[in-house]
Amino acid sequence: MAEGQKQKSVPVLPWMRSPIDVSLFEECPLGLLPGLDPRLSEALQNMDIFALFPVQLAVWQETIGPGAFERDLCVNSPTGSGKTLAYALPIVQALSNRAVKCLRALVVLPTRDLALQVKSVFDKIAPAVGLSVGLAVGQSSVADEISQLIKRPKLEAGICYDPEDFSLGLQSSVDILVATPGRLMDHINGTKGFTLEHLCYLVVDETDRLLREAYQSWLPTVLQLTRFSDEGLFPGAHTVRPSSLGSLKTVRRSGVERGFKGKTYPRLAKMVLSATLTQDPSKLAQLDLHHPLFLTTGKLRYQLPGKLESYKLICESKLKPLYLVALLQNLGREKCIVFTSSVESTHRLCTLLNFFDNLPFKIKEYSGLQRQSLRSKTLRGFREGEIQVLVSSDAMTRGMDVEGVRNVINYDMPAYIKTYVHRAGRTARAGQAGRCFTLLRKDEVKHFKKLLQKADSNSCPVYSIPLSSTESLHSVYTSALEKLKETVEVEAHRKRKIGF
Ligand SMILES: Nc1ncnc2c1ncn2[C@@H]1O[C@H](COP(=O)(O)OP(=O)(O)OP(=O)(O)O)[C@@H](O)[C@H]1O
Repeated sequence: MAEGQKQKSVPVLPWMRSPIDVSLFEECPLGLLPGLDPRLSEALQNMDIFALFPVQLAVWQETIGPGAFERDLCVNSPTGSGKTLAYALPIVQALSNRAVKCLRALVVLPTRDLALQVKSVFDKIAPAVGLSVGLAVGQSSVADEISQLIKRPKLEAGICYDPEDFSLGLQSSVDILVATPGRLMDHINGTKGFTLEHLCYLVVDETDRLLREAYQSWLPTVLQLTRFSDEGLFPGAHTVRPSSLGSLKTVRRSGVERGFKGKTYPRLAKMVLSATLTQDPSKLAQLDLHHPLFLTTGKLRYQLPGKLESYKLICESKLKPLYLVALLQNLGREKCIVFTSSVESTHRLCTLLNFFDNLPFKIKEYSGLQRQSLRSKTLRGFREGEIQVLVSSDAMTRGMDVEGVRNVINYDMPAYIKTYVHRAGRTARAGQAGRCFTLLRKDEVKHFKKLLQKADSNSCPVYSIPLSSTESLHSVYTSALEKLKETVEVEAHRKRKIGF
C-alpha cells in the first residue's frame, strides 16, 4: 500500500458491509424524540442532558422507533460518543410499562469499576419509571449481593415452611442487572431464585474485550439459559404468565415465522457495543445474533474523537521520565492519565515519579496488580480531583469516563491502533476537547505514523519540550532513580520472603 493511503478494510460478514452510518445523524433535542416517556425526559434533564447524541438517536430508532428491537444491534462508535445511554435509555423505556418485577435486562461489562459506572447511569433514569437496578460484581459479599438481588417471600407466623418449597417463591428484586462475568456465573450457579428465564435484553458492552473473556463459559451459559423453551405446554399462551407453582414463567416457543426458524420466541434482543468492534466472524458467531444490524460511524474502522489533538514527543529511552515530568509540569494541574505497557512498569513509573520532590500534583497508580478496594479508592480520588495524575496499565481504563480528563500520555507507544483508540479516548469525550501525547524513540516514529493512519489521524505534530526544562530536572532525577533502586530491592526481598 502506498505511503499515506488510507486503509479501508472490507468486513467479511455481508451484513457488516451495509451499515447504518451514525455520522449522518444529528443530535436530537429530547422534545423531538418520538415516544420518549416524559418521566425519562425529566430524568435526563436532571443529568444536564437536553439532546440525544447521534449514536443514541440511531439506536433509539432501531429499538423504540420503527426498528422495534426486531434485529440485534452491533454498534461501533467512537470513545465518549455516549454508547452507555444509547442502550440504557431504550431498555428503560421498553421496560417502563412492565407489570411484574423480574430480571429482564442484563448488561455485562469486563471490569468492576466499569460496571459501577454503567450502573450509575441506569440509576439516574430507571427509578423515574419505577424500575430497580442491581449490581453483581463482587464488591460486597455474596450474601449481601443476594439480599439485594433476590426477594424472599414474607413468612407468616405459625406456619411451618419446607425450605425447598420456600425457595420456589423467591423473586427478583431487580429489573435490570449490571454484572461482570465472574459474579454473574456465581449467581447463575449458586443463587437460589436467580434466573435468566425472563430475560428480554442482553447488552455486551466492550464486546471485543468480553469475547476474549471465556470465564466459566459465561456467554454460552447465558445464551443457553435464555433459549429455554416450554414448547407445547401453553400453546398460544401469553409470554409471561404465572406458573402452576405461583411464580412467574416465561414461555419461549420455537419460532416458526420467517427469520425465526430454529430460534425461540420471544427471543432475547441483544446489543453489542465497542469503540473498536471486532469484525471477526468466528468471534461474532459466539453471540448467536439475530439478523444483526451494524451501526458504525464514518467509513473507517477506527475513529478518534472529533476534538482530540494528537502529539508526539521524541526522546531517548533513558530520558523518558525526564520528558514525562517536564510535560506534566507544562500541563499544570489538569487531570491526566499516563499509560504504560505493563502492570510492572506502571508500578515502577509511579514509584519513580513520586520520588521527584515538590511536584505540584498528586500521582497514583491504577493497575491490575492492586487490590480492587485500593483501585476503587484511587479512582474515586481521581474523579473527585484529589488526584491529578493516574499512572495506569491498559486493561484497567477501557470505557472509563472521568470528567475533566484533559490529557492522556502514552509513556510507552501502544502496539496496536485499538489500544491507541481506547487510551486516547479517556479524553475528548462527549464532544469536549482533549490531547493525547505519545513519547517515542526515534526508531518508533515510522511505525507510530503507520499505526495512526489506521484511524486516519495523519496530523500528529511534534510537541517540543525546551532543553532547559529537562536539564533542570537532572539532579532530582538521579536521586529519584537511586531511591527507586532501593525500593525495588526492598520489594523484591519482601516478595521472596512471602514466597510470592
Ligand atoms: N446526550 C448526551 N448529552 C450530553 N452528555 C452526554 C450525552 N450522552 C452521554 N453523555 C456523556 O458523555 C460521556 C461519554 O459517554 P459514555 O461513557 O457512554 O461513552 P462511550 O461511547 O461508552 O465511551 P467508551 O467507548 O470510552 O466506553 C459521559 O460523561 C456521559 O455522561
